[in-house]
Order: sequence, then structure tokens, then C-alpha cells
Amino acid sequence: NAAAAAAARPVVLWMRDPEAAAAMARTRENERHLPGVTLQPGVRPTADVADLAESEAVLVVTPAQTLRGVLTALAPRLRPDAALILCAKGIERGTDAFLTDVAAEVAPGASVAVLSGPSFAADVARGLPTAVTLASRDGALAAALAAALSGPTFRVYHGSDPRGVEIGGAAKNVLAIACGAAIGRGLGESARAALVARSFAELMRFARAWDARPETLMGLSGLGDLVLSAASAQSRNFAFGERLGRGASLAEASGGKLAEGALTAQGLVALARRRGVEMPVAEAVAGLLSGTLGLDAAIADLLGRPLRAEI
Ligand SMILES: NC(=O)C1=CN([C@@H]2O[C@H](COP(=O)(O)OP(=O)(O)OC[C@H]3O[C@@H](n4cnc5c(N)ncnc54)[C@H](OP(=O)(O)O)[C@@H]3O)[C@@H](O)[C@H]2O)C=CC1
Ligand SMILES: O=C(CO)COP(=O)(O)O
Repeated sequence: NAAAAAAARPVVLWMRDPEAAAAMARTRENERHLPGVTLQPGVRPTADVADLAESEAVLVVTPAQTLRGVLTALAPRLRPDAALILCAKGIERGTDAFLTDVAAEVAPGASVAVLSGPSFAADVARGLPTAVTLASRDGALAAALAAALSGPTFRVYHGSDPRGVEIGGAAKNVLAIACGAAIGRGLGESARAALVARSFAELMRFARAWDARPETLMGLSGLGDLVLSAASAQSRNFAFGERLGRGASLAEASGGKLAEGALTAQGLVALARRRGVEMPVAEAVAGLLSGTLGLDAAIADLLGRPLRAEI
């Protein structure tokens, strides 16, 4: 919707469910995911992959754990020079792979970019002011895509550090669960602020160890997105943590909604360990989710860590 509004260019909205696509073409509304938002005139819903054959750029916006399957199905049907813009936030379960690496494996030769940053879909769709960042190793491509996608209220910055941008999106979801759990457990706003700051320190260490630029994490994907998800009950990851903090079971805590951090926590911790990065907050979340750590023990572990220099 934002892209169609920005440039008045035609946008093909491919979805897997033919009935949902037909309904959306008829009503011009996504009643299940974004009720009350009217599709821009240039958006054409379809369930036929062949309709993507002419697309110059493809935004892939399905959950992180579906990326491999979705790209495997789509890639052979796309233009060989189509840019793939990855919008999911996560690390692949089982392989612990970054999503850009999954894309490079499934669609070798494709130009891959990552779009991430603080942006609730409902805000973007309603035209509220939003800023995100889009990065590709090909900086000129990133700049061109950012210009094409930007509009009056949807500002797309660009960069050449896709690894940093994807780390920001994947990790903040895990860390937002910790903030939610602290609030749910009644630890207070000072504890939340402390967790945000210490989580950000973890993000920076992780980024450095995984060849990303630390300054990328000081931007929209990283600091910006962590602040959004850690501070807002609208965040599904925060809400998931908050319910855990109030004593809900893992099954109850998701509320049937996608909480990407719950699926990425183990992968994040595995990657951190592989490069010797200390991530106590992420470790606490992973321990909670795997059932090896109770909430009060996790809190005690974090508070009981040896005092050290902050920086
Ligand atoms: N929502 C948000 O505010 C933001 C989300 N993101 C990221 O975007 C990604 C998707 O999130 P979001 O859209 O909110 O998730 P939702 O669960 O709300 O929607 C997921 C969409 O992906 C579709 N889908 C799921 N599995 C498949 C599949 N195997 N093949 C094709 N389509 C599939 C679903 O189709 P169906 O309707 O048929 O189930 C649905 O349309 C996540 O990684 C999230 O972190 C990033 C920024 C903001
Ligand atoms: O990534 C998001 C906003 O930038 C959406 O956050 P949640 O997935 O936690 O709802």
C-alpha cells in the first residue's frame, strides 16, 4: 500500500490463499489482518505466482520461518534481475541462518536487500509517519529502492549494511520479550529502561562479532525498533513477554499471534555463543522459552551478575 501510494506504480499483492485474494480484490480491504484500511488503487491482489513475473522488486513479508519455503516457490518464477527485499525479522530455526543467507542459498544471483525498522503495519497502512531503513551490499540499489518506496509519511532511509539491519530486526524481538516479562512481573519502569539499555549493549556486541557495523544498530533497525517494541503493548513480542510475566503458559502467551522473538531466541543465543558474545538478556529469554529457567530464577540471574564497567 505504501509503495503504491508513494509512486503511483502498480503493485502485485501475491498471497497464498486464492479465496482471500479474491475477497480482497472485491472488497479492497484485508479484513483479517488490516480491517478498515482501503487498498490503494494500484494494488492488485492475486494468488497466482505467475503475476509476479514482471515485478522489478519483490517485498517478501511472510514470517521468518516461512522464508525458505516461500522463496523456493517464488524465485524460479521471478525476473532474474528482480530485487528481493526481505522484510521478515528473525533467524531461521534449525539452521541458525540469517535470512539474507537463506535468500542467497535459495535464490543465488538475486539482488538481496533488507527492509527493517520501527513500523507497526497498522501505522504504515493508516499513513501515520514511519521511518525505516533499507540496506543492500549494493548501496546504489538500496538508494534506488528506498527512493521508490518512500512517500510523504513513509520515509525509507538507505544503507549498505544488510547484516546490521537484519540483526537489529531479529534481535530486538527477543529482547522485547524480556522487557514485556519484566513489566508483566511488576518490576517497574526503571527495570524496563535498564533492560532496554543493557539489551542495546548486547545488540552492539553481537553486531560487532557478526561483521555488522555497530553504527547501523544505533539507527532505525536496532535502537529505533528496540525502543518501539520494548515500550509498546501493541508489540506482539512485548505482549507475549508480558503475558509470560503474569504467569501465562507459553501456549497462552502468544494469544494466537506471531511473536517472532519466541522462534528466534534459541538461534540468536546459538550464534552469540558461536562467536563468544555475552548476551545475558537473550540467554534469559531463551532459557524461559525452553523451560530450563523459571522467570524468578531468570531475574535473579540477571540481578546477580558480577558488577563490571558499563562500557
Ligand atoms: N506486523 C508488523 O507490524 C510488522 C511485521 N514485521 C515482520 O514481518 C513478518 C510478517 O509479519 P506479519 O505480517 O505481521 O505476520 P502475520 O502473521 O500478521 O501475517 C503473515 C502473512 O504471511 C502469510 N504467510 C504465512 N505463511 C505463509 C506461507 N508459507 N506462504 C505464503 N504466505 C504465508 C500469511 O498468510 P495468511 O493470511 O494466508 O495466513 C499472512 O498474510 C514478520 O517477520 C514480522 O516480524 C516487520 C515490521 C512490522
Ligand atoms: O517489528 C515490528 C515493529 O517494527 C512489529 O513488532 P511485533 O512483531 O513485536 O509486533
